[in-house]
Amino acid sequence: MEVIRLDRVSLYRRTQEEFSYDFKTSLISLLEGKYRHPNRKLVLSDINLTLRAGDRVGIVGANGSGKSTLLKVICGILKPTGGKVSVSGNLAPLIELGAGFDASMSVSDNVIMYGVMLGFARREMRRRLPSILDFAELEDYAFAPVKSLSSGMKARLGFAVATDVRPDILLLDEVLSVGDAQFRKKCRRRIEKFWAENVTIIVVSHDLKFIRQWCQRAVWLEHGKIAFTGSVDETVERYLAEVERV
Ligand SMILES: Nc1ncnc2c1ncn2[C@@H]1O[C@H](COP(=O)(O)OP(=O)(O)OP(=O)(O)O)[C@@H](O)[C@H]1O
Repeated sequence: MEVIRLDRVSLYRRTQEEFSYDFKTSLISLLEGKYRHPNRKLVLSDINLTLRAGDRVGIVGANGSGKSTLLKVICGILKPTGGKVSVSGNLAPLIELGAGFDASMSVSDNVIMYGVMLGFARREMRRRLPSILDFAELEDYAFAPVKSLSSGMKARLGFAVATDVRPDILLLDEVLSVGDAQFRKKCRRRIEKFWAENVTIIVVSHDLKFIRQWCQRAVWLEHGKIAFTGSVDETVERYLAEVERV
């Protein structure tokens, strides 16, 4: 069964130049006859990708090649400029863990809000709250504001919420490096359990050993385009050969 499909997906993002353009500078440069549309960068270009239930796909590529952006497009954080993304099943995005929390709200309220954002009912989240706080080892912080947590603690909380139930699809963006050594071990165990349960998984990582060990297929991204996709070994070898070449 097909669970993820990307058809000719592309995405333009604003550059710093465009961010800094305001109405006044645009008007002045227009009057001076110097107006030029600020640059936009094509960060994903013509991506076609299909995953079937239980597939485990690794995404590799240099810094800035579009790996995280691709995951954000799949989970709906970013809307593609062109093409179509279809996803079926409940999806747990482990991306920029904790970035969506509201710093002034309590840990418990954030857990509930985060879960609701992931598509769970409020009542269901209240029921799951104790097991989430237990996994994150943050029971003592239930009523403290999120701003009183360290960044590692926030990441732990984000991981605990997103993985509290078995998702159909898991998106992992370098998240196995969250928290301290003991917590990383716990995260790995939870993820390995999903692996054994045939969850569909996409992993973005620079840890090629990890990708080789856990994925069957891989996608090598270069400047927002698929440079190669195939078996994990062939893709990683081609990517490494290119890295050696330049
Ligand atoms: N918030 C943003 N606004 C505008 N452009 C962005 C933003 N975030 C990333 N980009 C641009 O999108 C491109 C792809 O970035 P992305 O983070 O997807 O790369 P990546 O392959 O995950 O890199 P890394 O290995 O460093 O994590 C880069 O050119 C980057 O400058």
